[in-house]
Amino acid sequence: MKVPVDDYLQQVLGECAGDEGEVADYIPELAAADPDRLAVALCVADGTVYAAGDADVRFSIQSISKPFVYALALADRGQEAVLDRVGVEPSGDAFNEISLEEDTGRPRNPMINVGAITTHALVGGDECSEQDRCEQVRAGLSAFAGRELSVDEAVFASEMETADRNLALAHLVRSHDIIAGNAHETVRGYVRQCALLVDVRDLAVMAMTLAAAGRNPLTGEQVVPEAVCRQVLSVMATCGMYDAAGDWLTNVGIPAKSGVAGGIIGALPGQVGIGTFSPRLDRFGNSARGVNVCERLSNDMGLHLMSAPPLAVAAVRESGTVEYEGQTWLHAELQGPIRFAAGESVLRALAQLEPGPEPLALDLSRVTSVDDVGRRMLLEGIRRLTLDGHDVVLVDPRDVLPDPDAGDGIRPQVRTSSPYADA
Ligand SMILES: NC(=O)CC[C@H](N)C(=O)O
Repeated sequence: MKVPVDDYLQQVLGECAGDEGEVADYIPELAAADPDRLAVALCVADGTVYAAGDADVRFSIQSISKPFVYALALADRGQEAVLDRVGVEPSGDAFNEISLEEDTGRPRNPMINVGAITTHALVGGDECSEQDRCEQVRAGLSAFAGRELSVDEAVFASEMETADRNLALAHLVRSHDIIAGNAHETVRGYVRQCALLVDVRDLAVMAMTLAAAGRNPLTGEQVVPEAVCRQVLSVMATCGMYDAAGDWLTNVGIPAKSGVAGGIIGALPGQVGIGTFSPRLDRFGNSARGVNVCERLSNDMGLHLMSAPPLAVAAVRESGTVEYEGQTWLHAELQGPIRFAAGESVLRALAQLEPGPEPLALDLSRVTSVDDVGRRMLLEGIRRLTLDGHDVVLVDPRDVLPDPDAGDGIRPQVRTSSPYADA
């Protein structure tokens, strides 16, 4: 059997092939792009990539570099130091607006040019040379893509010829002491960052790396820490599509970023990375057909971030008493992933058990994962049951609750199979 995803993507492209929008022309080299190019790629958690259309065509990453460079700056400097220089509020302005906070002169967010020029300058520290910083940015974005990226020198040179507005923005943030280095060098570095060449497969892998808490699904490399990805995805969700961010979040519901060469990425946490390419832009500067493709994918595949996942009502599969080896056992058999909601229903079920001398088997054989909160809740339940007089036996064949130290010197006995399984 052939996996039907490629055919599906081909069909989506066929149905989204309108001709609305205009190719960006303020960078002369971009005006020469073939307006009819159209491509899409998806990357899933194990690194499998599906693609359709002009998937081999490379184009400059442009503003899609912004979330990744923001991630590098956060990883380098820490959240607080970066927040001191760049805010996280949607600006409601165009991408090249002078959107600075009135009192501090801080750019409103890292997804508009003035904020992105600032985050570029934060990579590698204040003393870093222009070349070193550019190389760190190139290498960092390559780690996200799982492939060595290179600069399109023609696009770089072309944009430098018309970079007056970005130069003005850099001088402005420098006048507020937000960036320390030379404004021209900083803009050159930022424009080089925007001229890195990618295709839709690269974009899908880069997006999936953000969606997978910073681990590149192709190379296995932890590119940035998990907390950095949460910050970056949050800012993409609120500011990634510029002035169309509200429309985008309600219609598509996936953290995203667009670029003027026609690329878009979408990163749905834990599920999928999307890359699209079509050079004609809508009035907000987002790829017109790219937006349509993403809307289709989100609707067809139920990818909207705000669609509620199934409720975790059945975390306790079974609970009650069982006779074994001449004695009565209490048992509770849990299932699925244990996060806050599942943990709460488990604690409520355990609270129904009568205090008493019967041993209690807490069976985690069917539990698929336990996050930090789930772990704290289970251990607190074990502590309270023990203080109530129960002898708790943890059945944990796959070690989903390693080192079960419940505090107060309480440690349940752990077994790798159910004590009453053959009862
Ligand atoms: N929206 C964009 O992609 C803008 C990036 C472009 N390099 C600029 O600074 O103008």
